[in-house]
Amino acid sequence: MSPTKKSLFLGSFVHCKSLDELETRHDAAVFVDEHGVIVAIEQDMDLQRAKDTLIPQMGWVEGEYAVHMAKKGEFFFPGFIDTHIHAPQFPNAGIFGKSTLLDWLLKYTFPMESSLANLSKAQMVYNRCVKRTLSHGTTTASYYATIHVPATNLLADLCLSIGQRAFIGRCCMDSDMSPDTYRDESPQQAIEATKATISHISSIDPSYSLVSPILTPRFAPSCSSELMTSLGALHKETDLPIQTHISENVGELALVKQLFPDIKDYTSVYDSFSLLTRKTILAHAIHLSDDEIALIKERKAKISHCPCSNSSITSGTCKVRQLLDNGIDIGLGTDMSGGYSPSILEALRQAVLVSRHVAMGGDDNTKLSIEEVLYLATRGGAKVVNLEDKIGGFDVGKEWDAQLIGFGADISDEEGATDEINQMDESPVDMFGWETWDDRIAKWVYNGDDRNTLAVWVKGRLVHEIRK
Ligand SMILES: O=c1[nH]c(=O)c2nc[nH]c2[nH]1
Ligand SMILES: [Zn+2]
Repeated sequence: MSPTKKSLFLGSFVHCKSLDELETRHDAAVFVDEHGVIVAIEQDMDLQRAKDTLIPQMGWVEGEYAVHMAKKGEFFFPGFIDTHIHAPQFPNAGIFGKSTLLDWLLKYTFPMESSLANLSKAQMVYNRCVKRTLSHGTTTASYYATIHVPATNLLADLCLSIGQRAFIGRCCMDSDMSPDTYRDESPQQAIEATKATISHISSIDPSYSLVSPILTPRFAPSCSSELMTSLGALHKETDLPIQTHISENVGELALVKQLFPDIKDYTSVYDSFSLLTRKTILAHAIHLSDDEIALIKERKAKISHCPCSNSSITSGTCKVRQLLDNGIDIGLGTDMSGGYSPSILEALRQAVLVSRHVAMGGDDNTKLSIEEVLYLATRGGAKVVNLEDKIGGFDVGKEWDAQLIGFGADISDEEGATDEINQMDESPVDMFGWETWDDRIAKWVYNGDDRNTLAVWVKGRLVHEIRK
């Protein structure tokens, strides 16, 4: 992997301007400095013009900067932001049978997570998880890890060395809903372990420029009131972000009612422990009442929509349009391995399809468009992780977290025609050459995969490239 140096990116660039508008620029140039920050964006540029104009003006010296050119039909797109993913569940991706949340946790999830106490297994699983998600264009991930401090710290080390922007959560779970062999011994021990991971991450990335801790109460049924009170206090003290699950499954709702009979609803449980803040990411949020939606909005908490998981373990259909109409910030999460795929592109198309199922209930307005789901995966996700000033789009001052998307040669191109068979090997999307740019993007969203993610950068550093 190359170190960060100044870079000039040339060609076509696509990003989300707003929730329902994509912006496509051709013959553009993006200049990225040695800190990975976009310092200029220019139109009508090729390499020669850049060398004649901006490069000397900026004092860039030949040999000290790299040039990356998108070929005809290829485009740069902002990196995807996975706002909710479980790294230790990676080996279980695709394994869930007919289970639903509570039996899935006991049968598949806790045994796998518990086994990551073994550091060499954790090293193997986390290394592959980080590399695999990067290869699908995930430049930022909000990770749940396990209860184990050494393995959780290792995940942080790997993200930093491989180069993925990440939030790392040591998983807090001290209630007897979890097996004796896989739970925190006490609220005090859970807090000490959480602080140990915070201190490790502070030692490897003091300004949290790439990797940050995130407070992670697994979900209300896994945590005692004492633990949630202490985590709320720790959030107040440190201002660290928080991630948890909410309102995913009807059995879980009944359990929360039983465990917290005096609290009005699930959202109020987190609120009563000071865990519902503008820095809280709530995964799922499927079965919320109007009062809960109003409280989430009032607290400015964020939602991670996990459509692939919601369908896989039969949790329900999240009403994304209703949440958007209420002005709540929403991003996408794979929730692997509740969701079967590590790919945000897969989450994106599942979000589109689930919204069609919601629409079949009678309201056509609930359908999500391609533009909207791409927004959720980029700028929306950036708001969910409170990094909207740094990532999510191509704007001067933002950091260069990006992916280069390509489809091989268009089949109708003179040269491409002879390469037809090669193209079928390289890309699952057949481009004929007559598609509009909107159509190219739609074909990528519905039929593309990691074979189309030719290269990936985080903070200006090349972190993944398909071998040429
Ligand atoms: O989708 C989920 N994945 C999990 O690991 C989990 N734990 C509690 N609730 C959960 N939901
Ligand atoms: Zn989850």
